[in-house]
Amino acid sequence: MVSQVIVLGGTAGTGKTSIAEVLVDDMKKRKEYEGVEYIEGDSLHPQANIEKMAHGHPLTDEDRWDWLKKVSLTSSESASKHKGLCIVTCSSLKKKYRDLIRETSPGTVFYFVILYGSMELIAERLVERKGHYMKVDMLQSQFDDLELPKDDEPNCHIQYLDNKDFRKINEETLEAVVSMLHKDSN
Ligand SMILES: Nc1ncnc2c1ncn2[C@@H]1O[C@H](COP(=O)(O)OP(=O)(O)OP(=O)(O)O)[C@@H](O)[C@H]1O
Ligand SMILES: O=C(O)[C@H](O)[C@@H](O)[C@H](O)[C@H](O)CO
Repeated sequence: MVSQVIVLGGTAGTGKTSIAEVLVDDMKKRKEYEGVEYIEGDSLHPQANIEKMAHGHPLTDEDRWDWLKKVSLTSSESASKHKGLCIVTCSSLKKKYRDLIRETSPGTVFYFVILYGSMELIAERLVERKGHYMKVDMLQSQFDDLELPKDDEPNCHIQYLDNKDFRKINEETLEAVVSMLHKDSN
C-alpha cells in the first residue's frame, strides 16, 4: 500500500490548524478514510524556531530545513501506521521546501493544499487571534517567502480564502482533498 500525506500549507493565519481539525473529522466519517490521523506540523519545530518567531524574527531556509525533513518523515511514518493516510499542517511556503518534503520520503505521495488569502484578510485574522506566538508583524516576511505552486507542480491545489465563510472554505478543502485522492486511486 502506498502511503499518502495531505499537507495543509500557507502563510501564518490562513487556517491550517483550524481546517485540519475539521477535515480530519469529516474524513473519518467516510469508511475509506476512517484511519486518517492529523499531525500539527508546528509541534515539530525545535524550540529555537518558536522563540525566534515569537521574538518577531522570520525563519531562514536553514532554520526550516531540518524541521521540513521531520515533517516529511513523521507524517510519512504516521500514514504507514494509519491505513496509509495522514494529514499534516506545514506552511510549505517555497517550492524547494515542498520538493524537500517529497524527496525526504520518496515512498510516500504528498498532496499539497496551499491556503491563500490576501494580506488584508490574513492580517485581520492575526490581529484578532490571541495567545499565539506568531504575530501580525511577521506577515510581510511570510508573503515574501510564499511561492504558490504553478500548474506543473504535481499534486498541488491552491485553496483561495477571500470572500468565503469558514464553512465554505472547509467544504471546498474537503472536496479538493477527496478529488486529489480519487484521481490517484483511479
Ligand atoms: N476554517 C476555519 N474555521 C474556523 N476558524 C478559522 C478557519 N480558518 C481560520 N480560522 C480562524 O483564523 C485564525 C487563524 O487560523 P489558524 O490559527 O488555524 O491558522 P494557521 O494557518 O494554523 O496559523 P499558524 O500557521 O500561524 O499557526 C484563527 O483565529 C482561527 O480561529
Ligand atoms: O515556515 C514558517 O515560517 C513557519 O512554519 C510558520 O509558518 C509558522 O510555523 C506558523 O505559521 C506558526 O504560526
